[in-house]
Amino acid sequence: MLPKKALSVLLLDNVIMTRWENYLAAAGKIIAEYDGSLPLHHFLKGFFKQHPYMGSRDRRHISQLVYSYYRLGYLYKADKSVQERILLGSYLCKAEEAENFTIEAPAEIPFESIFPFQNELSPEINPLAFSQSFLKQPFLFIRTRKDKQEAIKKLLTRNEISFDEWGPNTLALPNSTKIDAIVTDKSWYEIQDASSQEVGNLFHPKPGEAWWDSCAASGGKSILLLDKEPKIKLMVSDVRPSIIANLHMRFKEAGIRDYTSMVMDLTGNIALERRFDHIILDAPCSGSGTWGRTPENLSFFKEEQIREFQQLQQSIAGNVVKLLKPGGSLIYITCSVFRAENEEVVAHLENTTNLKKQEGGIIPGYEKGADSMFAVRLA
Ligand SMILES: C[S@@+](CC[C@H](N)C(=O)[O-])C[C@H]1O[C@@H](n2cnc3c(N)ncnc32)[C@H](O)[C@@H]1O
Repeated sequence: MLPKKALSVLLLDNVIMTRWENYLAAAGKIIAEYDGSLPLHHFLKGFFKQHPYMGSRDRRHISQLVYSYYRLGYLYKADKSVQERILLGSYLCKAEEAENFTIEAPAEIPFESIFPFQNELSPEINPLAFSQSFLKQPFLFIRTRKDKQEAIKKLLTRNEISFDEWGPNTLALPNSTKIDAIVTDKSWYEIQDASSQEVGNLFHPKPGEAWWDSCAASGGKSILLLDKEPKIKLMVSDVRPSIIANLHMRFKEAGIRDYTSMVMDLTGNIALERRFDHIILDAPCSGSGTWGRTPENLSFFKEEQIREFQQLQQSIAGNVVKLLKPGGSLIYITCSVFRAENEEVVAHLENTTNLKKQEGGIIPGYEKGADSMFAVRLA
């Protein structure tokens, strides 16, 4: 194995390069090899495993260069080289790496072209502000529980972690914060994006009501719901058995025991006698409102996938509403910014069932460093 120090003068292809030229070359190599089939952070992990002589500082700078490149989305995709775009991305993202290169930025930048699917956006989204938001990594958010916000703030201060208080239960932290090492009691908080927390404004639970979180994943929305009203009868389900196993663990850590769970595919006929007062459908979606966290999606997502998600959402929504009690409500949620997955699915439900939109819409996070979501309550 090469000593770590060697990297500062070593070489990708036997050409003597400075440390920063080396980083740039390594970033270019990663971009050339990456095909989008894995999340970028997994791919980077694998790449660095194959290049063990790169130390933690090297890995951090190279990763930042790669992420800055993907944050540019389609900006100058046809006009500039990969290397030019890595550097321009670093400059526009105000990344510390940019200080080590001479970078010439164009005087007028067409920021709208960062996000290539402008015509598909929900009407409530501001296209320019949304595009520009990709240049900044969103915050890490926690939702504090059990009146522990003050105690958590003290721990963060003691550990010299900067934070912003967004509400009585919401703290925004730098994205790299290792919160589990600072707050060791897992029942004090949940990691949950600020917009996802806002979805809870559409939950109006009353004691004794039957609620179904139909696409529960590891149960983020369910925990939010139970924190509002623990005395409901909750059922959770998801198509993936592994994610329901995660949910059991997360509920245990959160101190939640009283619920039922099922594994089911909601695209088929749902053989269930029970009926529910309220159903949460946090539908599988493009996730486009969260791509500020995974900007590689800007480059690899295909526009035709939007219609595929819409069909899946309409199929699932049409099936779950059959299990609503008369007078019940459906809370339809996505973390997408696409009209086809949002307003058009709500319109489809209004046209095919007796349900009508009562409240909700886009929850914009893009100007604040949070995800963007869509949540509507129909009854
Ligand atoms: C957006 S995630 C839900 C997030 C979750 N509610 C939360 O707050 O963390 C969508 C979930 O839908 C599930 N899903 C996808 N296709 C499904 C299907 N055909 N039937 C049931 N669940 C499905 C996925 O496994 C995924 O966990």
